[in-house]
Amino acid sequence: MVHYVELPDGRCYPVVIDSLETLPVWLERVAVPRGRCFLVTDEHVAHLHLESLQAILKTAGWTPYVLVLPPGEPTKALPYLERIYDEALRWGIDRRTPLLAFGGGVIGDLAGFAAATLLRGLPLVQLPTTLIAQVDSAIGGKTGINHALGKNLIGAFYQPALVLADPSLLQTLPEREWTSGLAEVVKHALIGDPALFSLLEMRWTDVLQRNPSLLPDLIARAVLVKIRIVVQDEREAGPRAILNFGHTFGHAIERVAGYGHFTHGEAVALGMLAALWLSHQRHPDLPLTRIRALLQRLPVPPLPETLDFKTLRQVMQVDKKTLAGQLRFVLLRRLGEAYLADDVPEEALQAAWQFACASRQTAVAY
Ligand SMILES: O=C(O)C(=O)C[C@@H](O)[C@H](O)[C@H](O)COP(=O)(O)O
Repeated sequence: MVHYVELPDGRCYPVVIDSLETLPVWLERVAVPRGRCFLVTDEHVAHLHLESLQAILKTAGWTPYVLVLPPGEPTKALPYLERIYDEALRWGIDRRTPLLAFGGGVIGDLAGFAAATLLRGLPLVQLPTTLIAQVDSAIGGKTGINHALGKNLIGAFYQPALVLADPSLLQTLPEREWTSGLAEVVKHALIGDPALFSLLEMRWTDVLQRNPSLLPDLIARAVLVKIRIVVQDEREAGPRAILNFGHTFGHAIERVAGYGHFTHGEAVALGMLAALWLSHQRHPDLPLTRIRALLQRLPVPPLPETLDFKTLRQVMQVDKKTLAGQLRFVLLRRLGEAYLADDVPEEALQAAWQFACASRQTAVAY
């Protein structure tokens, strides 16, 4: 299965949902000249899948240089970016050497930023290995690293030449990484695809069990929502920000709970509950009970005591979407349609948070 990201200025690249075996063919199709390639991955992915990827590349006549970095969010930082620069330059890359990012969101964002800046731009190939990366972070060109003051504060918009997502790689994902990715799939359904929402409702057990016959379609539907939004607004001047549904609370929850307590998707799942309540205040026809029921099926660990509304509210103020001190929220008008709102009343925020907390307390383990 393949979908294309077609940007208004004519740039275009494929998002392929297929086996890694097809990589050499796709590299040829996107006109990346065969020869040497620089491959960045992390220890977890290397342990599970590096041998097979190297065999695929070598059999097809490629010479990969492999850099294996530690797994986890702390790797998305300046010292590891420097490490990529050092090894790539010492090895002798040139402007045609493709950089292959083989991993989840951390590797994709970090290696993507390295590709954007090394020699002012190398061909970037995203080979996402987590659900969150396959449906979201590998597509659309957001690359970057974290700063002590916040996540993704240093980066660039840099589109890949190719995204190849192999659904079979998802079978080895740890459980929490899987459900974290599912939160972004639910997000894409809510902001852009009511049919995907119904599919999730009907086949939730299969979804949780990663039924291999369901995965390509699930990924493809979520990918299409992402592509539709990115092509309208590559650099997030406006509508692209709806991909941040659930993130105004979500980013703050991640930070206040302490990075690592919740996965990104778990924090976004909580944030979506709060955003759902705010949306329902304005649009009473929104099927609140139905949406809440699906969000409650996403497993989220118990909320820590430190996660009080006052602290959360302070941290929300430094959200990247805040303009002139005014918080911005993504709200749902109806199932499958979202918009940006700058005028959410202050009093509503605490009630929204209480709704999210109460919804978690009454959530039944699925
Ligand atoms: O691609 C986008 O645009 C997104 O906002 C996708 C988000 O789901 C994702 O969490 C993204 O990493 C957020 O990045 P940010 O730098 O805008 O916080």
